[in-house]
Amino acid sequence: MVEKTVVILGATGSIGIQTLDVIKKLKGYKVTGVVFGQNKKLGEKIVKEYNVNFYYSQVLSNVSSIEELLEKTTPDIVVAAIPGFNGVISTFQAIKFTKRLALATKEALVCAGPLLKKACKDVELIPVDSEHSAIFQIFDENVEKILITASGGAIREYDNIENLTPKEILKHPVWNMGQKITVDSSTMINKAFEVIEAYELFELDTIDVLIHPTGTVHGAVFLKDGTVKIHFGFPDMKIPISYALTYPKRMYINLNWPEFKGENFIFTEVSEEKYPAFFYGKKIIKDLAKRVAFNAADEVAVNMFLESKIKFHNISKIVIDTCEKINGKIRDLEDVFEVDKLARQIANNF
Ligand SMILES: NC(=O)C1=CN([C@@H]2O[C@H](COP(=O)(O)OP(=O)(O)OC[C@H]3O[C@@H](n4cnc5c(N)ncnc54)[C@H](OP(=O)(O)O)[C@@H]3O)[C@@H](O)[C@H]2O)C=CC1
Ligand SMILES: CC(=O)[C@@H](O)[C@H](O)COP(=O)(O)O
Ligand SMILES: [Mn+2]
Repeated sequence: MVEKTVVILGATGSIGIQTLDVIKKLKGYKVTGVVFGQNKKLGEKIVKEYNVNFYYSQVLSNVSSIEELLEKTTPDIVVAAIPGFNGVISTFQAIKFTKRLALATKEALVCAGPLLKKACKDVELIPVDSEHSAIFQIFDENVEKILITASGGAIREYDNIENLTPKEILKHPVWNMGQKITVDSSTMINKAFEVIEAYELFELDTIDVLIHPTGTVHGAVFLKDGTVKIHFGFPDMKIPISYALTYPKRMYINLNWPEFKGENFIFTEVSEEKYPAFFYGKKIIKDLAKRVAFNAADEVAVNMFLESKIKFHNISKIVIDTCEKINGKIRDLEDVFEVDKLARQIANNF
C-alpha cells in the first residue's frame, strides 16, 4: 500500500498531538513534516518517535522556512492547526503544496474565507473543527438550515463573570484545547468564528446556535422535507481529525458511543447579556474587513487577559469597539494584512 504523506502545522498542540495519535492507530499514513512553535522537548520527541523527515520551528529546524518544508514534502495532506493570524498565513502557504487541507485553523476562513476557497480550487478543503466536520458528514443538497452547538465555556455556570481569572476561564467544561480557543469558548467568540466558518464552508446563512452542556450533539441539518439529521458522538477530536484524514472512507476504529439519555439532549438559548461578542460576530458575518478586525482584536485582547492586564469582560468590549472602528473592502490578502495590522493597533490602545 502506498502511504499517504501528512504534514502537521502545529504538531505540538492539542490538535497536532491528537493527529499524531490518530496516525499511529491508522494504517497507511506517514508524517513527513512537522511545524511547531517553542516546545523543543516535545518537538524533538515527535521527530524521533515518528521518524519525521523535515521539521521547522522557532527552536529546532532542519529547513529554513515553512515554505521550504512544504516544498520538500509536497504532502498528500496538510493538517493546519496553528492558532491565530500566524495560522492564517501558514494555511495559505500550505495550499500551494498539497492536495488536501484538513483545516482546524478556523481563523483562515474567518479572515479570508472567499480568498481561501478560491485558492483551494484544486485542493480538497476538509473541516476538522468538530461541529463543521459533523455538518460536513451529514450535509446534502436539501439542507435548509443548520444548527451548531456550543458548550457555553467555563463561564456558563457563573452569573458574575467580571472577575473570573485566567485559571478559571481556562477550565473548559467539555474539551481539552489550547489556551486561545479555550478563552474564545468562554466569550463564545469561538462560536461566532464557527458561525462564520460554517457560512463559508456550507454557503448558507441560516445557522442556529444552542448551548448544549454535554457536547454530544455536534450539529444538525434541517432538510426541506421536514427531516432533521443529527450528528451525535462523544466530544473527542480524534473522530473529526481521523475523518479529515481518511475521507471519504472511515478507517478509524473507536467502539465507544454516548448513551441515548436525557442529559445528552439538553439545549438552551444563548444569553446576549452574557455573550455579547457572539451576537456581534453573527452580525458581521458578511463584512470581511470587520471579520479580520474581529479576529485580530480578539487575539490582542485574549493575550492581554491571559497576562492579567484586563478583566475577562473587557475582551468582548475591546473586540466590539475595535470592529466598530474598521470599515473597508477586502480584495486580496494584502488587504487582509493591512486590516489585521490596523485592528491590532486599535485594540492595543484600549
Ligand atoms: N484544540 C481543539 O480541540 C480545536 C482546535 N481548533 C483550532 O485549531 C487550531 C489549533 O488549536 P490548538 O491545537 O488547540 O492550539 P494549541 O495552542 O494547543 O497548539 C498550537 C500549536 O501551534 C504551534 N504554534 C503556535 N504559534 C506558532 C507559530 N507562530 N509558528 C509555528 N507554530 C506555532 C504551537 O507550537 P508550540 O506549542 O511548540 O509553541 C502548537 O504546536 C486553532 O486555530 C483552533 O481554533 C479547532 C477545533 C478544535
Ligand atoms: C472541539 C471544538 O470543535 C471546539 O471548537 C469546541 O467547539 C469548543 O467548544 P465551545 O462550544 O465551548 O466553543
Ligand atoms: Mn468547534
